[in-house]
Amino acid sequence: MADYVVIGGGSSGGVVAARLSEDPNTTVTLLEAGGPGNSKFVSIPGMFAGLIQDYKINKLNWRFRTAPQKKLNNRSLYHPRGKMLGGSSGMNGMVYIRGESGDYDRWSELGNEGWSYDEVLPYFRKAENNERGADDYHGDSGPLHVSNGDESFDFYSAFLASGEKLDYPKTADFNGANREGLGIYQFTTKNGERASVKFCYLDPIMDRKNLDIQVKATVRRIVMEDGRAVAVEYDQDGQTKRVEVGKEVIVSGGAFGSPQILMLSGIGPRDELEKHGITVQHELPGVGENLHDHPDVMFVFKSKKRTGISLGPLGTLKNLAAFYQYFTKRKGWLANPPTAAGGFLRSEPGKNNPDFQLHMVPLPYRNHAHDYMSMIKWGFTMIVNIGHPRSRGRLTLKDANPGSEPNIDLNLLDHVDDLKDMRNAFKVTQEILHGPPLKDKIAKPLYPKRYLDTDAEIDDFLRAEVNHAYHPVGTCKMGRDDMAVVDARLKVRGLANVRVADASIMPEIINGNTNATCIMIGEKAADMIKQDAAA
Ligand SMILES: Cc1cc2nc3c(=O)[nH]c(=O)nc-3n(C[C@H](O)[C@H](O)[C@H](O)COP(=O)(O)OP(=O)(O)OC[C@H]3O[C@@H](n4cnc5c(N)ncnc54)[C@H](O)[C@@H]3O)c2cc1C
Repeated sequence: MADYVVIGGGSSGGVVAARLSEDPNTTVTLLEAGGPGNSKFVSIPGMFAGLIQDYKINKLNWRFRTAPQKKLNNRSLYHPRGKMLGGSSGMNGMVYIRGESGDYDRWSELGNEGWSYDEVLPYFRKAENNERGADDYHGDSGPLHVSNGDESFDFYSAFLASGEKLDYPKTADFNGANREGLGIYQFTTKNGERASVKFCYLDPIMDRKNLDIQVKATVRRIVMEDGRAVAVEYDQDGQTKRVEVGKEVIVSGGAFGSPQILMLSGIGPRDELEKHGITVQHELPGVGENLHDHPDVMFVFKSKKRTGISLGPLGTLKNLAAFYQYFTKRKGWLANPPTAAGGFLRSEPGKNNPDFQLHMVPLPYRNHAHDYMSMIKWGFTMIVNIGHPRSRGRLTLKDANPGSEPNIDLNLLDHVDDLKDMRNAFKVTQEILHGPPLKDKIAKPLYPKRYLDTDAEIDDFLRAEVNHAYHPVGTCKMGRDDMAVVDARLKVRGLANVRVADASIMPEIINGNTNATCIMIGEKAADMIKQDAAA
């Protein structure tokens, strides 16, 4: 028996478990399907490309695949997610971004009391330990380490200079008062190591007597009786086990895991549950709906000089030296996430806010680092994604087996305005990349193979190359309408003691990378649970 059972030890669930167990009189069980996540692939920031590889031996990764995307030439997309303590914070690109203030104000306008920017900012600050120190926007005494990006690759400075020539401002802090412009990101790292939720929140408290962390524990279902969660069943070491619930269950399986777990527990759309022979415990039509992600596209260039990172023969020799440098001094490119330059710009002058994001990678990299022929060259990649896509997909069950992968349909670029915004964002970015001084570093474009002049050419390229930005959200959305799954206190609507806390509760995706927001959601969820227990 545990007072609280948290399902999923990722960016949100790890935070919820850590905060709830601060009270020694409260017992918490955390069930995580993956292992402890102690691998060097996780802790070394530069190993990101290795971590997301789609090989069976990669046990740190769920290695999902989407349904064929009908607006993307019916391509099925690879979707890596972290399967370990720390969840996707143990696998992500570590860019520290919160989104724009209007994103949270919009959540509040949708009827979600307590989620405006002013109300969530204290949780971002509470979580944060920023090496730049505290100010109105930042914290310096939370568990989550945030460090400055390494700007040393020459592609970065050339890109920022090309942007300046076109009057794009430089931005010193993308999480401060004004995020518009180009600059160098901050990252969730500390002293050359990844600062995942496991590293920051769970490692320091592993010896708490009131916190029971079970790894390789895949939840089968929440056992419901009369609208109350009474236990959670999970598979571990070849056996089905059960933990009784004293007070509440918090589902934090991520945007794919959480709706799947709810449906397997009989909570979801009636038709979908009955189709798979699952007894309906509580009908909720919105479970699995509203799935969305940022669509992104990559420009890939071969450079004139051998700078940056390469997996070719000379690059491999340099990389061996980089490993030596890393293990002896925690320095060099492996000590830093290789996506330091980027920013937020407007796809058209008429946009109210910057509406697309850029990430530069000093490696000719594409297709989730599976295009090895690009990576043996020298060069760089520019990733472009729009911030507020309108396309919506859905997650459904393949069958009633908890071990089965769900059907994931992101439905990218389904909405005609998403294609338009991507096209315009592509054009703005193309201008920067083909302008001086960056263009003087380029030997030739690899993807696309030349400057694209017409809308038709750009649209063809987008349909052939657009992918997702690893930011799925929205499948258990917070709100008040009929399709909402949780209320503003993250309680599953109509149930006494089940909450959801993770990326799935976002009613609309934020404009930016999603990890910091998931951590904020974990912080706020834990606070609300404590308040409700004390009331
Ligand atoms: C490759 C990649 C790159 C990214 N880059 C960035 C970036 O640079 N910056 C950024 O801000 N964001 C980035 N993100 C996104 C960000 O990391 C995620 O949005 C965030 O981690 C999601 O948090 P979550 O708590 O919703 O889910 P997760 O952190 O994914 O946690 C869900 C947890 O639940 C567990 N789980 C699922 N099902 C079960 C079950 N049945 N039983 C038990 N446990 C279960 C999973 O194993 C996992 O540990 C990236 C993500 C990926 C995958």
